[in-house]
Amino acid sequence: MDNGGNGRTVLEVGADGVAIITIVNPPVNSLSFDVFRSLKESFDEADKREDVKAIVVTGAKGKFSGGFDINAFGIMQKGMDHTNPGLISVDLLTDTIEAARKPSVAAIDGLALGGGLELAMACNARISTPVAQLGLPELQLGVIPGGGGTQRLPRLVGLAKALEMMLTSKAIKAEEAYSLGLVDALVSRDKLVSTARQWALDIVDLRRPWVRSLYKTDKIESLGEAREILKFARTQAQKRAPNLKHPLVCIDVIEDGIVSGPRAGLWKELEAFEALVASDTCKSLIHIFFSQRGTSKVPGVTDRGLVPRPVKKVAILGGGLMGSGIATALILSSYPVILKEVNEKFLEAGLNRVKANLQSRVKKGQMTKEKFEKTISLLTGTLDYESFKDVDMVIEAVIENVSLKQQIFADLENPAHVMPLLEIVRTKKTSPQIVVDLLDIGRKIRKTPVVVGNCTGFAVNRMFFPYTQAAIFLVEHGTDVYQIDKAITKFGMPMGPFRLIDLVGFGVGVATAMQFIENFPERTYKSMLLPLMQEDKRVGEASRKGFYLYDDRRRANPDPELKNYIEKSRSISGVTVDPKLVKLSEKDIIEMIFFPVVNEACRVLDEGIAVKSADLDISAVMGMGFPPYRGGIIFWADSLGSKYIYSRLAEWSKLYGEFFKPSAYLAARAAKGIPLGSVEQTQSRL
Ligand SMILES: C[C@H](O)CC(=O)SCCNC(=O)CCNC(=O)[C@H](O)C(C)(C)COP(=O)(O)OP(=O)(O)OC[C@H]1O[C@@H](n2cnc3c(N)ncnc32)[C@H](O)[C@@H]1OP(=O)(O)O
Repeated sequence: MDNGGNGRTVLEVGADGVAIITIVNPPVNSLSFDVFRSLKESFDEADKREDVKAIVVTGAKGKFSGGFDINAFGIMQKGMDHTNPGLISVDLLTDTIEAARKPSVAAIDGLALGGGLELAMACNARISTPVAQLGLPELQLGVIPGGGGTQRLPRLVGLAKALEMMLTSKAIKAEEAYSLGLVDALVSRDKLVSTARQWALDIVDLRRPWVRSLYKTDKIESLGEAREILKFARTQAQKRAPNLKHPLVCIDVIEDGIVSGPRAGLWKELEAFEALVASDTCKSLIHIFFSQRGTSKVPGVTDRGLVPRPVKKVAILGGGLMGSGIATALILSSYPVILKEVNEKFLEAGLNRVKANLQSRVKKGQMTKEKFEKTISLLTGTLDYESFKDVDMVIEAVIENVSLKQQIFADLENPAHVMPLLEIVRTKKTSPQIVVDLLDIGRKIRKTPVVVGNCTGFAVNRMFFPYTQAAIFLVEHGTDVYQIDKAITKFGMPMGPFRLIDLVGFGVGVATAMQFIENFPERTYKSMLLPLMQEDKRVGEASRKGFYLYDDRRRANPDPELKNYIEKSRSISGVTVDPKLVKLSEKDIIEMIFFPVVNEACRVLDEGIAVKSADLDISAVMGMGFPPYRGGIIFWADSLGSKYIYSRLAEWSKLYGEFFKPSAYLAARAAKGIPLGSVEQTQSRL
C-alpha cells in the first residue's frame, strides 16, 4: 500500500432496492484515495439508479474501516496526490452521502476508527455488532479528525464524551456506543447486513427517523455550558502534554462549530487538518506508528514463511519479581502457567506476587472478580519438574546473584507485566523458528517485541546508560541537578535523569554502572556521587531521600544538602566547576544529555545489535519514555542532522574527554552528510 492507492468499493443492488456498498482494502479496509474515489462513484451510481431506494455501507471481512489510509499522509506531505481533502469531507461525506436523496445506514463490524467512524457518522444510522470498536484516534497521529468528526461526534454523544474520545484517542466498545446514541442498534454478526437493510428501508418509509448528524442539536450543551467544558478540556490537555499543540487545535475547531455552526466548523476542521498533516509532530507520530508495527518484521527471520508453533502451556523457573511478572503477563493473555520454585516458602511468595498483581487490577476497577478467579486459575505452583512434561516453553527467571538481584528488585518498581517493550535477544545460535515463536508470544501478551543482539544492556539499557552518565557529568562540572531535570522534562521525558535514578533506586544505578565500567571502560564517566550518597543511606525514593527529598505523598522536593555530596564527589574525582557548564541553556542541557545517547545508539546500530534504526526509535519510546511525538531517538537526531550532532560531540570530546567521542558510525554518516537512520543498513552480524 506504499503508494496510498489500492482498495475499492463494491456495489451490489438487492431485489429489495437496497444498494450494499462494501469497502474492500485489506487488512483493515483503510480509506485510501482510491477507496474514496470509488466510494464516490458507488454513491453517485446508487443515487442515480432507479432500482435503488436506500444504501448500506459496510466493510469486507468483518471490519468496517480502520480509517484514513495512514500511508496517504506521507503522500500528502510530499504533495504527490492532489486530491483535495475538502472534497472528501465536504463534497463526499457531507454533500454526497449525508445529503443524499436516499438514506444510508452503516453496518459496522470489527472496527470503525478515524475516517471509518466519520464515514459511519455521515450515514443516517449505524447498526453494529456488540464487539466492534469505535473511535477517533487521529490525535495519536498528530492530526485532528479531518472528515467531520470534530463536528458530528459531539452532536451524537455530547461534548464531554466526544472530547474524551478524541483527546484520549481511545476507542469505545459498541455496547457503550449504543448507550451513548452513537450506534442505533446492536445485532449479531449474521444479522448485521439484513438489519441494516431493513433499517434503511424503514427510513425510506418514514418508520425510522432520517437523521443528519451534522445538524443534530439535542445532545449539544448550551453555549455557556459548552464553554466551561471546553475550558476544562484545554487545561487538561495542556497539563497532559504541554509540548503538543494539536489537542488544543482540536478543541478550538470543536468550539468553532458550536459557536459558528457545523458547516463553518467543517471548513475550520479541514484547514487545521491540512496544516497539521505537514507538522513535525504528525511526521514523527506516523513514523512511530509504522515503526512499532515494523519491529516484528526481521530480515532473514520473518520473511522465510515460518509459522509460529503453538504454545499451550508455559513453565517459569523462579517466582521472584521477574518470574511472577512474566507469569502475570502470560496468564492475563490466557496462557496456563506453571511456576517452579526451590522451596514452599519461595513458591508461596511467588504465587502471592502474581495474585497481588491481579488484585491491584481488581482494585483499580480494571478487572472483575470473576475474571480474576478465571485468570488466577491458570496458574499452578510446583517444586519439581514432574509437571514440565507437557509444557511448550520454559522461561528461566532464576535469581543468580541473590543479594544483587534482591537489591535491584527491591528498588525497581517496574515489573515485567507492565513494561510495554519486550527485548528478544538472539545469538548466532538462535534459530529463526524460535524468534518467530517468541515474536508471536510477545504479540499475544500485548508487548511490542524488538529483536536485538546480545551485548551489555542489550538495546535499551545500552543506549540509555549515557543518559544518566551525561547528567552526572554535568552536575560534577557545575550544572544544577534540578535545572537538568526541568529541562529534560520540558523536552518531553516523563521525568528527568535524577528523578529517575531516585525512582529506580541507587542499587540499580550503581550495579549498572559497574557493568558498563567493566565493558566500556574507555567511555564510562566515573563518579563517586551515587556511592557517596548510598553510604549515607540515601538510595532514592524508597528511602525517602536521594537527589530529592520525598514527603508522605511521595512528592519530590529539592534538597539543600545535596550540594555537600556533589562537592565531595568533585574533590574525589579531581573535577573543578566549569563556568561554561554552570549556566547552560535548556537547549545545551538537552544536547549534552541526549547526544551521547544518540552516539551510543549509533554504536548499537553499527554492531548490528539492532537491525534497523526504527527499532531503536521504538526502544527509546517504549523503553526509555522518549517522547513519541519526537519520533524516537534516531528520528529526532536526524531532524537535527548527523553533521551537527557530530560537530557538537567532537567539540565536547576535545574539552571533556572520551565520554563524548563521536562513534565511527556517526563520524562516517556526518562526513557523507547522510541521515543516521537512512536505509544504508548495517547488516546484522548475528
Ligand atoms: C481524515 C481522518 O480523520 C484521518 C484518519 O482517519 S487517521 C487514521 C485513523 N485510524 C487509526 O489511527 C487506526 C490506526 N490503526 C490501528 O489502530 C490498528 O492498526 C488497528 C486497531 C486498526 C488494527 O490493529 P491490529 O489488528 O493489531 O493490526 P495492526 O498490526 O495494527 O495493523 C495491521 C496492518 O494494517 C495497517 N494499518 C492499520 N491501520 C491502518 C490505516 N489506518 N492506514 C493504513 N494502514 C493501516 C498496519 O500498518 C498493519 O500493516 P502491516 O501488517 O503491513 O504491518
